[in-house]
Amino acid sequence: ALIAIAKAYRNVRSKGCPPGPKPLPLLGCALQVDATQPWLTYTEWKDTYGDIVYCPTFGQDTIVVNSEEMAQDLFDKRSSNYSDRMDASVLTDHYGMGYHTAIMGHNDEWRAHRRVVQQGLRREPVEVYHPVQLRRAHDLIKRLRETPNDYWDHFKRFSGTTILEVVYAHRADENDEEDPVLKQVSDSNETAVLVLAPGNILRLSIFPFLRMIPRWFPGGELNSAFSKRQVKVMLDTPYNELKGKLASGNAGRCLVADALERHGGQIKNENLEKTVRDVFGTAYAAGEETSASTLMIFILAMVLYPEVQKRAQSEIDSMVGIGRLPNFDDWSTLPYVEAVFRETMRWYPVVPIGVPHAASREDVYCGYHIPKGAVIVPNVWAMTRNAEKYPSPSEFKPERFLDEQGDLISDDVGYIFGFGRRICPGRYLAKASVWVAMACILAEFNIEKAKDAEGRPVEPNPEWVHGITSSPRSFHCNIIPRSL
Ligand code: HEM
Repeated sequence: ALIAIAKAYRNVRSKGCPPGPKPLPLLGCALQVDATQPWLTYTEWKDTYGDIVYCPTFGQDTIVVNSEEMAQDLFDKRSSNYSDRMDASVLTDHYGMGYHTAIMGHNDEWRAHRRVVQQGLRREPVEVYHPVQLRRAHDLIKRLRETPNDYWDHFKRFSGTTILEVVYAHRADENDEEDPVLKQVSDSNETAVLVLAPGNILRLSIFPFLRMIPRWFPGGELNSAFSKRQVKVMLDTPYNELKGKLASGNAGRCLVADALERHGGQIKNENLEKTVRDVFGTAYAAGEETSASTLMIFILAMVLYPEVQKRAQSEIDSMVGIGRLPNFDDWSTLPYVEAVFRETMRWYPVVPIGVPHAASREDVYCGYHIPKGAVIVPNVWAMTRNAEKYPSPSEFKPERFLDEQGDLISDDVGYIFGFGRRICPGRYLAKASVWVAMACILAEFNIEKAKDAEGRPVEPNPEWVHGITSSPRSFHCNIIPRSL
């Protein structure tokens, strides 16, 4: 408690830091921030304090960056100082989260992770898996035809089965509803997603008793013993299955097998297995919900902007033709569909405050003091709301990504995948999965407002879930085959 008080007073007195709201002792600015959607408060602060805002929280120096240029200055140009993460020892020590690349500090273990994950997920090698992504997209279309109202489950299955096959060569049976590996990994990942929600590191560090609340008791969802068991299941189940297949010589091509072979001579054996297992466990955790959430945003946009949907469908009809679904060879011939994809990522970024970085050393930026250990939050939401770059930013307008000739402009909204050395290594895989799913859905279905008993259209009225990702989980809409 004394350390926390001392830290809190130090924050109050912090001199030379960027402007920001007046912090209270101990709490800092915690009470002034929207607890579930902090990006909204941070974006409001932009008008009062500017693009860089100092807002210590529970004794943790915190700096919010509201502009893309400043984020690039810090995370890209000064990456040697701004690639660290905040201390997450409460998660690594008690929740079994030590495996997770995204919460590791800027240290040798993280470097080994990046080396392994980046080589497998670079733009070109990842194209080998396009056929898997296409097959999974066809399975998604089949499921949407059968039970269109279960679209969230289908999107999660699409992204989960794609990652399991690309990473572990686990081919979930298209006809098996309850693929046991998929089920175990996906259920376990739900716990990880919950524990990693923004604010939990600080919450659990300040109130350690939260991790001891039994699962059956209200508030027990952060129980650490349960989480540890779930993490182990998530990491071991697909990995051990693949090892068995490798031993018997009947594993297909996948990222884990490639990595074990490629790095066999470079990383000491005892470390190699752990690194590969952990890195690709992170890939599932980081990729499943983010990709599925992006598809939810896409569906919501199509319900609300039918004219956009029509234009995208007529581009597909004229370039791909009727009678077959789009594939990756069509990508470059469908600029409007690509613009819809970029606008989906911009309109509601699924990770609205990215994953905060931390400063390894103190620094001076734009004349402001940046304390050592400060958490730097890239407020991606504010970047997508930049009205100079994106006029009428809350409207869904794919045209903003096209020039007068109808060609794509250079802005591909890359910042939604983060910055600098920490940029999302799964972005090429994620983009291809989401694009092919979107293009196939547009080719196959009309997405419309639901109708009430009298046939009048019903507003979608989405219910948003804000955790590690932010997306609408249920809303009224009809997904109807175009051929009907
Ligand atoms: C639409 C889908 C996705 C979005 C929006 C997304 C976004 C992000 C963001 C914002 C970060 C933090 C970057 C930073 O710290 O600056 C991140 C990190 C990461 N992502 Fe993704 N991601 C997606 C899909 C994926 C997929 C499919 C994979 C793997 C197959 C993946 C693997 C990772 C990993 C391993 C990290 C940690 C990087 C590090 O800390 O060094 N992501 N992602």
